[in-house]
Order: sequence, then structure tokens, then C-alpha cells
Amino acid sequence: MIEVLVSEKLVVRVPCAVIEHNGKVLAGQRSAALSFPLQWEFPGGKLEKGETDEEALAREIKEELDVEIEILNKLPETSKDQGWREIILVPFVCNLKTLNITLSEHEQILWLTPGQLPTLDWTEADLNVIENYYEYLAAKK
Ligand SMILES: Nc1nc2c([nH]c(=O)n2[C@H]2C[C@H](O)[C@@H](COP(=O)(O)OP(=O)(O)OP(=O)(O)O)O2)c(=O)[nH]1
Repeated sequence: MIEVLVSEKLVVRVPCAVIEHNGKVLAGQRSAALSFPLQWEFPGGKLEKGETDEEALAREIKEELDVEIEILNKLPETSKDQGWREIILVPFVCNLKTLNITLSEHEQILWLTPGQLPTLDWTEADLNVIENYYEYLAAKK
């Protein structure tokens, strides 16, 4: 008899913010001590129990950047299969409601024009986010 082990894959939902300000977009460099070290990402993080995507995003942005955001639009979700788990990125285009950013987790942040975004070393899932952001911008024109 052949036994088949079917393991359930962990699915991690990660709301993240494409923060626009004065025609530029905020990119955050992940800490050298975390997963995906020194790669670039849109700030955000994993949902905690009972939170909506929007609640988790507001909490994470406050924790990581010490600012408040206004959510403008949702972009399509993108996923990254890491074998043992699947990361689902849930990107939101946002504005800043408060302006003084203080970093608590990122190595650094950069403000880039949309066209400059691909010059950084983004996590793989973010490449799709950037493409979807371009489509969003094009549809707005
Ligand atoms: N916030 C954010 N996370 C991203 C992006 N792209 C991407 O692959 N991720 C991954 C990195 C993390 O594995 C996960 C976000 O979880 P987190 O912000 O709590 O980071 P973490 O390093 O503590 O998570 P972990 O990998 O150790 O589980 O999603 C992105 O653009 N923004």
C-alpha cells in the first residue's frame, strides 16, 4: 500500500503600502537581519488574528514608519511560493496623513519616481506589484 502524505501549506497574507507623496513612491530596504535581507519592499507585514487587511496595514505602517496612512486603492494580490509557505501580498496605494517618518525596522527608505522603481533589488513578489502599479497609473490618465 502506498501512503501519500499531503501537507497543508502555510499561507501568509501580507498587506503592504505603495505610499505616494509628491509624485514619488516610498521603497523600504529590509533589515539585514530579516528574511529577504537588504531587498526592497513596500512596507507592511503579516495579518494578526482578527484583523482586516486595512487594519493590519495601518498598524504595520505605524509600527515601521510611525506615520498614519490613507488608503486610496487596492491593487491586485500577488503571490510568492516559497515551497514551505505561500506569501500573498495585498498591496494598497496610499497617501500619508502625517509626514514625519521615523524608521524602526528598515535599513533605509528611498522616495523614487514610479519609473525609478525597477532600479532596486525588490523581493520577487514585488515585481508584479510594480507592474500592477504601472497599470493602475496608466488607467488613471
Ligand atoms: N511588508 C512586505 N513584506 C514582503 C514584501 N514582499 C515580500 O516578499 N514580503 C515578505 C517578507 C516577509 O516574509 C513577509 C512579511 O512579513 P513581515 O513583514 O512580518 O516580515 P518578517 O521578516 O518578520 O517575516 P518572516 O519572513 O520572518 O516570516 O512578506 C513587501 O513588499 N512588503
